[in-house]
Amino acid sequence: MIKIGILGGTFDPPHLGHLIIANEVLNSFDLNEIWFMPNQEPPHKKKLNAIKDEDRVKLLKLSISEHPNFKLELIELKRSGPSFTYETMKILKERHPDKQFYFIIGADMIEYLPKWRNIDQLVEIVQFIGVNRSTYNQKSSYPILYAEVPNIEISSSLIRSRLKEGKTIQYMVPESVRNYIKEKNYYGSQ
Ligand SMILES: Nc1ncnc2c1ncn2[C@@H]1O[C@H](COP(=O)(O)OP(=O)(O)OP(=O)(O)O)[C@@H](O)[C@H]1O
Ligand SMILES: O=C(O)c1ccc[n+]([C@@H]2O[C@H](COP(=O)([O-])O)[C@@H](O)[C@H]2O)c1
Repeated sequence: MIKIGILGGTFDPPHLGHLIIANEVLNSFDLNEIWFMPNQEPPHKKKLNAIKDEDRVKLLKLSISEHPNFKLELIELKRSGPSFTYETMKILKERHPDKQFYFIIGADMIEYLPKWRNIDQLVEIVQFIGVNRSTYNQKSSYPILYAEVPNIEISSSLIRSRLKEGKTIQYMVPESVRNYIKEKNYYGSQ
């Protein structure tokens, strides 16, 4: 069976935290690929629309370009409304009967898992892998696997607020992403 890790996210913008957890999980669980899956509307937080969907995709493409096993999955951007993971994973499983899916989440999402749409059915069709994230609790009563990753205190909100304040984001996102954000003046950067 081909083993695929899915990293679902808003990626507004993508940052090194995303890349590091993806790479750690890829190697620790001997997965074949990681698919980065940007959502249309995050079910649990407000969509900011600071940049367009195609801009998030462009930044993601730049972010993953250096890793041969990192791929993009755009299924959720082709569907309108909130991107409920259960709906998405049902379709992906039908499309790829030869693949086993692992859904990667940070500890902030582990805490939120009881509120996910159809969570009891979802844990039957995908294997969750939870990674630690700063102050959040990593333990869950759901059947998830755990990966220990270096604590990365970087978030998309931190990147956005630093750009707004005119602070540098060097070494927090790939250099190509930093240059592109600067060139396009995204998130109030100059
Ligand atoms: N630094 C990090 N450490 C561990 N997990 C992370 C980290 N950053 C993001 N994740 C996980 O990656 C997934 C996608 O995250 P998302 O794209 O929402 O980024 P974010 O940094 O959490 O964004 P925001 O700050 O806007 O809420 C989520 O499961 C999240 O928990
Ligand atoms: O299906 C749900 O109810 C659900 C609730 C919250 C988050 N998710 C998914 O979890 C992933 C991480 O969310 P986010 O918004 O932190 O990027 C992303 O793929 C979301 O669509 C899914």
